[in-house]
Amino acid sequence: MSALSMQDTLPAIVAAGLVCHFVFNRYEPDSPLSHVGLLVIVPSILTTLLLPSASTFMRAFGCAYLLYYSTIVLSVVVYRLSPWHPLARYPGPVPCRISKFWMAWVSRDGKQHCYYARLHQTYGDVVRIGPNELSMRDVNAVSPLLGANGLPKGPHWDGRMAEQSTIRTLISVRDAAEHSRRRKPWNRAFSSAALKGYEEILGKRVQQFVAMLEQRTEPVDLAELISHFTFDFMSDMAFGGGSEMLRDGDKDNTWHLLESGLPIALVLSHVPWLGKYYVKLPGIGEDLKKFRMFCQQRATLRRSQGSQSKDLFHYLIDEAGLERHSSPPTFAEVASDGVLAIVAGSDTTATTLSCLFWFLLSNPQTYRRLQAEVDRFFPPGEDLLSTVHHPHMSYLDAVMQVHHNETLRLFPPVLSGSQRGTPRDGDGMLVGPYFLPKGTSAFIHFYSIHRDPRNFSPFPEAFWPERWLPADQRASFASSDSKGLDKLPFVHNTNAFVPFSFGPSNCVGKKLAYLEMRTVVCVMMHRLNFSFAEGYEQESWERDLKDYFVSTKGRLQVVLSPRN
Ligand code: HEM
Repeated sequence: MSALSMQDTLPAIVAAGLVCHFVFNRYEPDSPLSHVGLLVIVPSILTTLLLPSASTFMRAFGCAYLLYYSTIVLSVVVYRLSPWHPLARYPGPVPCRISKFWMAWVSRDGKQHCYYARLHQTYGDVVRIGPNELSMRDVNAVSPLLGANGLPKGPHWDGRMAEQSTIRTLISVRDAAEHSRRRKPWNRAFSSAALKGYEEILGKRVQQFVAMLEQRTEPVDLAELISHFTFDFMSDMAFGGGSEMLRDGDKDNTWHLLESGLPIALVLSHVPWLGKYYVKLPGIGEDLKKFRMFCQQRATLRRSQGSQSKDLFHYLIDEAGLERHSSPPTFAEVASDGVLAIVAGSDTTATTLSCLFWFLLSNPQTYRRLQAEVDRFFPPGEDLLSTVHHPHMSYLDAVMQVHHNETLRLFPPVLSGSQRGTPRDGDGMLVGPYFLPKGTSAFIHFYSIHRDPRNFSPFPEAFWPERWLPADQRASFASSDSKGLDKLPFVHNTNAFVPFSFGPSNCVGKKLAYLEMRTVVCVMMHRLNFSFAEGYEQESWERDLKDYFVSTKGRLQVVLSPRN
């Protein structure tokens, strides 16, 4: 058989490149073995075909690899920008349509929520933010995407949680049936009866927190201290204790370690297949592993001690044996979900509480009104921790709720929403007015939908808690900078308020979050006065708030003084 000439071989390399693109596009192989096969072994074989007609091995090697890879890249780019791509009808910037590496790059500074918001302003309600991904700002898509008949969790969890190949935490379970099995004990853990049982655990931490604040005479970073409070409380809930940040500070650097892992987790969520390689790098994820190990030990201890009180662990491990005859959660699942409880439950409430205090201190009139309300309903001698009065205090409840809601509207801790995805082997799905072909990911962009004047008007970008009150109370609350308010069209679409997401996979801890935030704010406002520390740059707060799926925050320098 005569050797192949250069002219014969080059088209074969191009053809092989096109086939490789086809295989990636059709089957999305993500195992390292298939990557090696398609991206190393195939071009190596092509190199040997070229050898007889190339003068040196290096020439044959360079030519085969260059042509093979150029064909793949060109074919991918042309296809993704072409009118034949299934998402071609949706507008979006060229780099987004070509590769998710673009979003991985854009999001590295923690400002992806602002980038998405700008894209929506330019391109409209649905934007193609990846080759196979859409961001949505349309209230009509909320229920179809996230609701009972909506889509399961999307592939970004495969990258974020790449190290959890066997046991996944609830939030990252992509199979709908498995998710619903895992969610059962969580739902029970946040029933009204269960919540009542948590008040004592919460009360102790609130007392400790506020007593500690009362001792602080120098300016403090309130955001950091709030984080310590929420972390200790969630550790009590998840594993019956084990964290004493309020007492000792973050001496093991745990909070910092958890936050420092967020930027890379976000990058991996944009390019999930990279996660498989990232976790194999030596030394990677050691801190997180240590934290998980610590939680595992706490879970083992907590299980051996049995139920001291009906905390979250009690329900997650099903100590009452209610799931005995069906499919009780395994210990590994419970330990993993305990980690989730601490991470998901402490970070989000800490961000909301810190943002609330920033808003209150930036709006002194609102601050005074809220404090007056708290004083009115909690006269001297009243048990500040008691929630028994809450149902009868509709006004206080409304006021507390509206402040939290307005904070969550402007700064939802999960700023860019939680991804969903159509299965790769289905027919695609209609999401409201939009068709999502198979293998498409999508999310509702919380930050944009919450600030859309079609949903909240007037002042969609301003902190105006009164918008949540009934019309008669709203008028009496109208502040001086909202003169002529009654003449402005009022829009208040609560269907577009989704900081806890929506549907069967929404935030299961929502009721606990409100209980915790309401209780601690009441006690803080009652017992202390707050003001910005001298020299604190107020604008830095918004600037330093970063979107890494959950948010990280900067410093909130505050001076505290006990009230008599
Ligand atoms: C202001 C406070 C909070 C906010 C804004 C918030 C927001 C969210 C969001 C947006 C999700 C994603 C839901 C989805 O994928 O559609 C979520 C999930 C979750 N949150 Fe929260 N959260 C908060 C507090 C808490 C607390 C206190 C807990 C207590 C343990 C908690 C536990 C969870 C869990 C377990 C999930 C996973 C739910 C699932 O996949 O079924 N969260 N949260």
